[in-house]
Amino acid sequence: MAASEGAGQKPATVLNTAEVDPLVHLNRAHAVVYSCALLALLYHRALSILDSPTLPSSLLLLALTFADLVLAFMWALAQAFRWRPVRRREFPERLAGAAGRREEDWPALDVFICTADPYKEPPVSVVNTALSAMAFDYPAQKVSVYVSDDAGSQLTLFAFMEAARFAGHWLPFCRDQGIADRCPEAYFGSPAATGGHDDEIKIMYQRMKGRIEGVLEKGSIDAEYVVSEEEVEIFKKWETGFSRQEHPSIIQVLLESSKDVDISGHPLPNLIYVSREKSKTSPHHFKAGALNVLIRVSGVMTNAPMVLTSDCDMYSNDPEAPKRALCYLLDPSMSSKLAYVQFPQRFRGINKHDIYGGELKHLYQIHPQGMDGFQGPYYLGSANFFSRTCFYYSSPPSPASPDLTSSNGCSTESHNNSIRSDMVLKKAHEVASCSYEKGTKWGSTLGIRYGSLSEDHHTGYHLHCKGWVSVFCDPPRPAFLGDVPITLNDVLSQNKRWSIGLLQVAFSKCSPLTLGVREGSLPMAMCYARYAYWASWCIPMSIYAVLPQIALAYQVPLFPKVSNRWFYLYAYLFLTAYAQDCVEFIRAQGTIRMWWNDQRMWMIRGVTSNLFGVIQFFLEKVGISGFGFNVTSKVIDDKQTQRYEGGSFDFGAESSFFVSLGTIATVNLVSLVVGIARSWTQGAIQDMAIQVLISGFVVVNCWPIYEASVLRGDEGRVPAKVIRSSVLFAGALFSVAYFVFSV
Ligand SMILES: O=c1ccn([C@@H]2O[C@H](COP(=O)(O)OP(=O)(O)O[C@H]3O[C@H](CO)[C@@H](O)[C@H](O)[C@H]3O)[C@@H](O)[C@H]2O)c(=O)[nH]1
Ligand SMILES: [Mn+2]
Repeated sequence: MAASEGAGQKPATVLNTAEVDPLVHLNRAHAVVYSCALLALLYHRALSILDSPTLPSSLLLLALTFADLVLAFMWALAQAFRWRPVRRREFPERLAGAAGRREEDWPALDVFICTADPYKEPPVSVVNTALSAMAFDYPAQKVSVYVSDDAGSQLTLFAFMEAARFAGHWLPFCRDQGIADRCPEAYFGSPAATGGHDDEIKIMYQRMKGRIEGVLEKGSIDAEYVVSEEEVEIFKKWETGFSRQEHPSIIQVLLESSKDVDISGHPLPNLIYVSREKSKTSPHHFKAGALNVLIRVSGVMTNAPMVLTSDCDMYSNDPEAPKRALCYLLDPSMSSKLAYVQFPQRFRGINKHDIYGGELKHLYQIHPQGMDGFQGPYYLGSANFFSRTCFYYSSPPSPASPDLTSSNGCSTESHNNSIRSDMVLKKAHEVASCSYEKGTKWGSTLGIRYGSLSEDHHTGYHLHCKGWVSVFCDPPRPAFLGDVPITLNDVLSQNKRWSIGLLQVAFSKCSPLTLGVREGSLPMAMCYARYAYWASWCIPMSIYAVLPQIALAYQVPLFPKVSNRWFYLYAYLFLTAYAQDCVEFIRAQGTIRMWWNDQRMWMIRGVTSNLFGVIQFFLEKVGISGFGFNVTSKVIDDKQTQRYEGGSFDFGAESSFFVSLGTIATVNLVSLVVGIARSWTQGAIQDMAIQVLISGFVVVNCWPIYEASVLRGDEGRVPAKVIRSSVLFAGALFSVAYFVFSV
């Protein structure tokens, strides 16, 4: 079923192809059968509720039915991802050959790298990300790297001054040696780095790293490190009344392509440090605000048609990535509507069986492929090449002639002034000021959209609604690699932020279920809705994590007996859903163990980050609590890393997430033991079979919690306080249940 996008062109000039997954027919057939099974389930539930002997048992059945409805809703939405998944291939080697695609004609590239906190995001690692992008296999004079520093930290600026010097050595080194790992830290840590010429540059890198880390540790910059008069002047900006929340904008050109050359005389890319103005009285919209400032500042300075957005930890692992993106951006059959080319987010340092499901295969790989069969994948916030046009037009322009001289400041007049010239810098400072956006459409119909902590999802959704398309580009060698959180608490905190951000999309005035269906296509609306309502997993998860178990302990049957025909319906629904998920996971280069861990994290998220996200979201709605963007820590703690690499769960924090998990682990274990003992003595094991299986399944999944509560002595064990609270909550649940069932 190969459907070539470039149909009609000569094969050797086709830049990309797309192929629909050969298994779609199976998926569709399964969807039909499964829907019938779901209807049968609801019918059986209705019967059971009507037949139910007592009030508590009919209430329990109602709750389970509610959980099943949510599961069915999520299942139905997910069918959109399975309807027409597409796999693409691109041919960057053909770029140079074809007429009209000479290297000189390739578009310029602006790279945006955001950082927000030097103590959670070590400047050395931000520098590594920037260097990997500066070293793209792309004409250097066409590349500009912009670093947005939301911490407004002179330590980060210092790190980049160092990086600018090191780049003069690193870029020619990569070019001459044909190195693929262009992130220095990754290269020097890999077996590819071997003696000879490497030693010299390695020493240089380590000295730079030492200086950056030393300065960070000290919290200030030694005079001996500030080499020029110019640099002294720059750092003076930090002297008076400068704080993270309140400071003027600072824009510093560290390298200018037309003037600065590397040690072998080649031009270097532009490198620009940007710390936008901050004031306590203006909302800054977190990363979305930072990106919009970069869009405008770069619009004034270099205005490249192609824009790469990258998180500070996502370094380039394939210097060809921009060329791969070009294979789509230059394709005339899609280019006028193409808003972006999304690469998957991939991660380094994931442990052997990926205990925390850090790869998030569904989010980062399986589902984007599913959406690619329609209008294209959502925006993942990083590893994404945009066509600049999409930031300035709410819908794709026809014809694509940019008219960007509007009052919104997205001036695109190309100027021949140096980016260090006073005129350019003055304009750049202006568009980076807090007041600039007042009365403009930035954040609503222009640039990255505001109003959600998941600005990426929100923005992608708006672009698709307005008719833009996107493409998922997933080459065999990961194009970008980032850091994953390595403690369970960090994983869940990040996830809670996403849950809240996605709820903000779901409950905005343009929710996927209303606007999405009206303005976009039904399948796209379903895909977006599936994520917008992501946090609603908390409903079935929380219900199934305690109710059948407590009912088991008190011997209240809620499901058909093993000998009943309806038993097979339940077995079918559970087993095929799991089997299909497992097959999808393995086809996406997963293993069974990784899949097992992934499904466990799905359940864990349901009763922790999703649940608490929902609670916090509604508390905010009624004005009780607020929320911000809690930046994920990328700092390496040796002990935590050791635990993570050893594959053991890290519960070493007094986190309310863990109280929730501990409570569920206790309830399930107690119910399983008490339930089996009671059913056995009363000869009712047949009636309680499904409930025994559910509790048993949860208990097996909870093994790391029992282990970390009782058997482990390291710092990753469950804190005593968390255990006490969990036991107390579990006790309370059983007491309430005792009251309910005995009255
Ligand atoms: O006020 C802020 C907060 C964050 N960031 C940057 O945003 C990026 C992502 O932050 P991180 O803490 O790493 O969040 P993650 O949850 O790992 O990021 C995912 O989720 C975010 C939305 O919640 C997206 O923006 C990201 O692209 C996506 O990778 C980092 O480079 C930060 O420096 C800012 O620039 N300003
Ligand atoms: Mn991150």
